[in-house]
Amino acid sequence: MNAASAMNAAHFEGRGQADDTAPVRIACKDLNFYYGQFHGLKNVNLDFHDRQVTALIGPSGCGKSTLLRTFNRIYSLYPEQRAEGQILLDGSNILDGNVDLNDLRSRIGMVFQKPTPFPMSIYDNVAFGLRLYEKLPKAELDVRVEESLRKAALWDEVKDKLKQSGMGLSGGQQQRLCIARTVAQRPEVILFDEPTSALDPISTGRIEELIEQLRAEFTIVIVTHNMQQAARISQFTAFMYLGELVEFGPTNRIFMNPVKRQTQDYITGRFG
Ligand SMILES: Nc1ncnc2c1ncn2[C@@H]1O[C@H](COP(=O)(O)OP(=O)(O)OP(=O)(O)O)[C@@H](O)[C@H]1O
Repeated sequence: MNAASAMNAAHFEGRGQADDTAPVRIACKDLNFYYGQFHGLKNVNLDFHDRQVTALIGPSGCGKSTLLRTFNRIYSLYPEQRAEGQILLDGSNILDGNVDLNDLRSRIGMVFQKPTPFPMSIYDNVAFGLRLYEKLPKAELDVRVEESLRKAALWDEVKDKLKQSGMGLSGGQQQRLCIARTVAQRPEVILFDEPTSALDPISTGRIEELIEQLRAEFTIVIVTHNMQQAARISQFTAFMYLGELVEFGPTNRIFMNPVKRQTQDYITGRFG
């Protein structure tokens, strides 16, 4: 092992090994995406395994966020944007016209780059979707809110001020509140779009630890510009370039022994 490999190897300590025998939760089959005339994703074929963290990496504009956003069909809001091919969630194609988008978005939750708490109390932020879709009695709602805040590693910090505004929390706490709001829906998959790029290193570390904990229960896909972060927290990595999937595999293999020249160049900082 050379020095660079040894350095890379250090990043993988403490992180679970990739399990490619885990069931496939999301499968992209010949996925193409268009912004009007612009061909944003080109024939992407990619599987996401259950209870594994998959990182999407690649230079700016390569299509990472575009791919992530196809999974909960956010693009459906924009008439000129369209996806072709198949995205199978537990075997059913979510690109079918008759898919219930509210149901899809409760099964596939999303956490954005900038924390986006609603202008309401901490409790109400977490209860928001539950009130909308589940109509739980108050006692059950309390249990779900506490459970979600615990899973987001925020309960101890907010349990005495649940009625205070979510906007009054620090950036890192706001991001964990958004994670609690997502977890409250009991999704199968959580999408993270650069969830720590607006946070300081300590808050970033907490979110990374949290993602590792959430993996016990959820399938996770994360877009990140930070290659050390991808190496630290993911079991699988997909490298994209110009709308194409260039290389996919277990994170340690992609970082220590990339097969494709473009992947090598990117992870060694020669471009991007
Ligand atoms: N609304 C849009 N209309 C037209 N083109 C778009 C739109 N959004 C993104 N694109 C284009 O699609 C391509 C992929 O963009 P995308 O945001 O998915 O890249 P990315 O890899 O996530 O980039 P970054 O790392 O900078 O966030 C880029 O060329 C971008 O300019």
